Amino acid sequence: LGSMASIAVSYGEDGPVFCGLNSDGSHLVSCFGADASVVYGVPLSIPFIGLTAGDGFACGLLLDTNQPYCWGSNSYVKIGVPQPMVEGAMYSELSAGDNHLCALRTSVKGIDDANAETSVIDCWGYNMTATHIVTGAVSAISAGSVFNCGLFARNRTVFCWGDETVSGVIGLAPRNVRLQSIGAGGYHVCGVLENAQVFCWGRSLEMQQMSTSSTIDEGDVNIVPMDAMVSVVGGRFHACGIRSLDHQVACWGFTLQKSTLAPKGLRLYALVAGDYFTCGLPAETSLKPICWGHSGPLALPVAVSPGICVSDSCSRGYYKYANHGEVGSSKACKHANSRLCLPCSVGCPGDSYESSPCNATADRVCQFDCSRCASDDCMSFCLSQKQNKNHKFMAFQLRIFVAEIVFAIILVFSVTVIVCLYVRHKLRCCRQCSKNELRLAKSTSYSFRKDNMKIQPDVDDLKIRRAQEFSYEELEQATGGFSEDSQVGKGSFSCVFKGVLRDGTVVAVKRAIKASDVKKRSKEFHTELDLLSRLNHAHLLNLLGYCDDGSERLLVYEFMAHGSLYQHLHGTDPNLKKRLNWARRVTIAVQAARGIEYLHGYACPPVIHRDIKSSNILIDEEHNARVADFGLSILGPADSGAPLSELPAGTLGYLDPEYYRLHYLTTKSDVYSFGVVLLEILSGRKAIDMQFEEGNIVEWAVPLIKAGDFYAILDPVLSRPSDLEALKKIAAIACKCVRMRAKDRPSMDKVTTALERALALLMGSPCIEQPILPTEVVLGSSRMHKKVSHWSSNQSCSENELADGDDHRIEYRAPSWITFPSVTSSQRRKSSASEADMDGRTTTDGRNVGSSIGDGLRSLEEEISPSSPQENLYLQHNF
Ligand SMILES: Nc1ncnc2c1ncn2[C@@H]1O[C@H](COP(=O)(O)OP(=O)(O)OP(=O)(O)O)[C@@H](O)[C@H]1O
Repeated sequence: LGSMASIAVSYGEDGPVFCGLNSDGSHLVSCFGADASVVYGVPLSIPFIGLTAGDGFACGLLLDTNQPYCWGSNSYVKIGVPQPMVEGAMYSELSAGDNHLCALRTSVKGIDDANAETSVIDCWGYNMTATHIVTGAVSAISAGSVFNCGLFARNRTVFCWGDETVSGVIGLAPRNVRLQSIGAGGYHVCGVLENAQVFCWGRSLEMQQMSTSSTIDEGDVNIVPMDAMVSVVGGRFHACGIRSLDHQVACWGFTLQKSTLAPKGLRLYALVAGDYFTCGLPAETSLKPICWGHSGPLALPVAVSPGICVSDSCSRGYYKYANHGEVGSSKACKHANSRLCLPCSVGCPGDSYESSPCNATADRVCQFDCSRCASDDCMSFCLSQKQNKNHKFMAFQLRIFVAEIVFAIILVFSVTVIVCLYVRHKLRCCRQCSKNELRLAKSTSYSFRKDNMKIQPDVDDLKIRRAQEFSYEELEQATGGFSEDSQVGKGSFSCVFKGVLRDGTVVAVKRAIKASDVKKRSKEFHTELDLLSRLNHAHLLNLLGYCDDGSERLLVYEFMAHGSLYQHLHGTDPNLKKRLNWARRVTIAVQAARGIEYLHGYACPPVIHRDIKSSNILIDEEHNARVADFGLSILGPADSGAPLSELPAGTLGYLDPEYYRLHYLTTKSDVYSFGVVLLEILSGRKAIDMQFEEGNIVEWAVPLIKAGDFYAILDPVLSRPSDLEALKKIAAIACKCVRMRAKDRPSMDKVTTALERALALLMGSPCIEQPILPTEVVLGSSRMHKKVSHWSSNQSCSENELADGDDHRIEYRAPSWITFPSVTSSQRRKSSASEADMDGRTTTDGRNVGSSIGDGLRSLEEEISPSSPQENLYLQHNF
């Protein structure tokens, strides 16, 4: 029944069969249902343009010849090409009734085809076989059970023909009603008016055979829904249409009991009706038809085309179907120039609005307006939207939360890294100072060197540091009015007094001699004040405070109970010199070396002391050495660049000859002075002692050492240790330190390392004098090793004890300089390639166990020589 479409339903005694053109663009037919003659009679390999079906048969319009072709079983319709067929006739429309088939010709052979206003319709079957010539262009035909109707293309009016007696439809056809489309049913016809309303006519109610059946539900097919429709189809006694608004199906008329109902809420592309059976094609990507009504398959497994392919472009109100969803199929039509047009939906449901209009390729889209929901669909949609939003919000919140955590982790990590790098950077030698520090260093250095008039310290700056400001009265009172009794020493420009502050702290107060050069005094005062308040190391003399009171400039230090190294070595008390045995002397050397090493390597920018001498190496209550007197000190080049050009200053006998002659000042000048101190320690001689023929200690000692007469330089006051290896090493270090060319001298870190090894070697000798252990380098503290304190305070080891110290060896603890606990030491150790590590002479407790005397000097040379080519290069470049 009805008009040609991409889907068709046959009916009859054997039940309904659904046939449809495959959606893959092949135009081949698939049929499903109970009637075997239709299902199995389908020409599987013949492509069709469109389909129609009647009682027990189905027909299609051949794609290649545009002729009808039928299959199934009907005694009135010839299976195959209906006969008689006009040779060469071609058709554009097909429609099948119960027992007949009609087709609308496209080319009219043998008839006056010059007249374009003439249409020819050929019909075959029961009482229908005839050719109908119709005046006027016919755009569509639709077959009822025993009748047919056509629609004129121009005026859109309908005309019908067939068995009026049986159908009673023909006479009822409206004459002047303009229709967009028609759909004939059993005994009625429905048409879509121009305003999209549906109009039906016929006499279904009066069907005698049906009125006797108890299985019929009442319903008048002529009472149509008010909804606007895009298309309509007719069954035996019912009709169905696709609503313009939402493309959902609406059915009306008689329905057999036990029929399944038309689906609700389902958008459809196409509809087709048999007698009591209707099928629709859901507008879903699967394109699988569903059917309802009486008997027959309800869900079909084949994807079918949603419409017929046409060669004309889609007219207004239609959009071109694009087969997006079908897997493996890119187009719905076989011919490249044909297309499939689907009717646009019109308007949107009350609680929605048109979010995009129908265009050439897509139907219009309606969106629910959640502010005026009326339907359940709208409500559930809005609810799900809300939940979605909530979910999205939650997901968004979660993302933010995760991002925050990640950010926090990154922040903490970055801060940690920055802090670590900063600390490392600060601990490193000044070669890696930041540019700002370099600038600061340069400016500070400049002000010390050039600006002799700069006498006013930045008090705020000092407050930030650790120096405390004292009043003159307070210090005067502490030192008993700077009495002679309290004076503990005298330098070129200052006297040093012992004092006791109000809180009981014993201090040394350095007071400038008034008669001395005011500018020089002032400069040294500020240099010392500035430097000492910056520096902090266990082996540097701590500045406690200052007094800058008009003409009085005083510096307050920790009091060093045992005076200076000079006093011990060259003082009037010979016992003092004796008590300073080898272990104590070397320990003092190591500690002083550490202090100087700190100034060179770890102060930032580096500090060149310029006045290293035995009188500036003080000894505290616990016999720890402290480097003092920074009055001449200068801030060195932070970037290890060219040496400073400085007028020589310092003390005769300790002065670096290169610095003295060329005015080139580097940290190696301090190394030279320290070398002199080492020679003083070994020999007990002053740096310059005119009572000897060779008054200069360097000129006297170095040739002797080089000549192998090392014993000749050893202090005769002390007896020689049984193992001289350590002292030999120290002599070799001293020789290196006092080399003429600064660049040939070792850096202080190498000197310190070599001295530490020498000390360890010395401690490993039969004499087990417990050394004055160095304090740990903990800034601002001078912690003593407990055990060491015990030993150092209770034992007064004499030279004689050196010979029988084996027993004590087990008591020997790895001296703290071996496991020097500061970062700086470990860094230093890294930079000085450990000879001991290389030759395996280090015990597990860190002591060097010594080597043969014969290679002592050579190994010392190696020990303090640059450990790597890069280091060598660095030394050469910088010094
Ligand atoms: N903090 C101190 N505790 C104990 N004695 C000290 C202290 N500071 C200095 N002395 C003693 O005072 C002496 C003089 O020290 P000062 O630094 O003024 O001069 P110097 O370094 O010996 O000579 P110059 O000033 O010519 O370089 C030192 O040699 C030392 O014996």
